[in-house]
Amino acid sequence: MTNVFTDRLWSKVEPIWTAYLEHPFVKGLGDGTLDKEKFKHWLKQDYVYLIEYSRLFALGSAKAEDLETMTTFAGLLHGTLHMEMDLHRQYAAKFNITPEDLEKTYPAATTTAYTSYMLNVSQRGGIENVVASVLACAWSYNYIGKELAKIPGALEHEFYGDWVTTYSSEEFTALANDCIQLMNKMADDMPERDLAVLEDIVVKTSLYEYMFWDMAENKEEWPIKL
Ligand SMILES: Cc1ncc(C[n+]2csc(CCO)c2C)c(N)n1
Repeated sequence: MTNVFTDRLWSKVEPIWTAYLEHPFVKGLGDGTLDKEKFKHWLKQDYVYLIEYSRLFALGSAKAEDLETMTTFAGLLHGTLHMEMDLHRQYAAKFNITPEDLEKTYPAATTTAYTSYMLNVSQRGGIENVVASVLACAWSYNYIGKELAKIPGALEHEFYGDWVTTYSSEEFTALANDCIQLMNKMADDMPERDLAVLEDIVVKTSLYEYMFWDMAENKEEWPIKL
């Protein structure tokens, strides 16, 4: 296919996504120097992020207008709850954190803002808003995973190797590609006015992704501790 919608999206988000690769947290994952306490903060926040995110896949399945789309969303939901969150549970075990404790994590400001934004636009709009909301998350982690996998030793690192291996894996590439294909299917024949709305969702979620890396790097929660 030539000139698919996700090519246009890529040209728009490329400066944001290349900034992820320059982010100290992501660089630390790639060269193995990332502080474990920062990683633990990401792990806990990401777990509760993924719980909310899973609702988006469930919503996508509910809003689907054909069985194929419903099945794709159900597969993405299963992949998140079982494959991706298993990675988090395995890392948590290394920190002696139980799955129950992970689940009890109090969402930080950025986690709350990001998941609330995605759930809001997805509930307000049709299935295309759900696809636009989930796209940057699934696609950008696979992009980061594959870029980090090129760094010598990143895949074999004793602690962060599993992270790089998981997000660069064929399974996660397939999940990201499912989201990319869904987006192109939805965008087909859509008027420019509607495409611009979807583009804005993908830009905003890409910016939220950057803020999520920042939140982990700075171990941010809320401005006032209670
Ligand atoms: C903040 C944040 N953004 C994106 C992902 C990655 N991700 C979310 S859903 C999905 C698809 C399959 O589970 C992937 C790869 C994450 N973990 N945390």
